Amino acid sequence: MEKTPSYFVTKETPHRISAMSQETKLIVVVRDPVTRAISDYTQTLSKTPDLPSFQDLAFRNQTLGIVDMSWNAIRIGLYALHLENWLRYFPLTQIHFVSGERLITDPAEELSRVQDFLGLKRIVTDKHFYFNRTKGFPCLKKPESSGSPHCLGKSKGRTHVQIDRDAIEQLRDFYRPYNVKFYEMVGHDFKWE
Ligand SMILES: Nc1ncnc2c1ncn2[C@@H]1O[C@H](COP(=O)(O)OS(=O)(=O)O)[C@@H](OP(=O)(O)O)[C@H]1O
Repeated sequence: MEKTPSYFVTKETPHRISAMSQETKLIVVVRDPVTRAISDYTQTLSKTPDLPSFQDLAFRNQTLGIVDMSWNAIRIGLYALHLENWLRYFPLTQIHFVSGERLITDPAEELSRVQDFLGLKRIVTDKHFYFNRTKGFPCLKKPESSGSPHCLGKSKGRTHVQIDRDAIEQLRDFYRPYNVKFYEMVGHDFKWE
């Protein structure tokens, strides 16, 4: 499997994929864009420790609440804008949005929806998952490959960098209209507040 958020936000990707096959079914995992941005920053910081602070990157002017939309960690979360580009090439019925939050709290239910979307039998169910307290995330009871329980690696589910409440509120205000537009476009309220 090959997956990256870059596909969703790269302008040329929908055209390229539709040129391969217009029947392609597309799956996009979306989560609260504010948490997503912090997660993105946390991941980059782990590879580049002398990175400027999150606030320095996220705002062009924090006092005035001006967000830097060109910073990738911010730009990726503008889901409505990216979806508009995809809808020029694919009907909404061919795109399935997985809730990143529910993928953690109820992975079996989210995967039922994915299996239904793909027209597959519901083979993956809650029998396949358990909640690993040490990891703090659901893990597979018995993956096909090994037969022993398996959690995702250390780079998935990291403790996020602490960001002050004001910055978070400013980002929530910034994303709200884009989130509302996204909910309207997909006909589902992801309740990111
Ligand atoms: N079961 C399980 N275990 C661990 N992590 C889980 C799980 N399910 C979902 N997640 C969330 O997945 C986030 C990383 O997603 P991705 O690997 O798709 O991100 S990316 O491709 O690197 O952008 C990762 O983000 P962070 O928590 O910010 O690290 C997790 O929140």
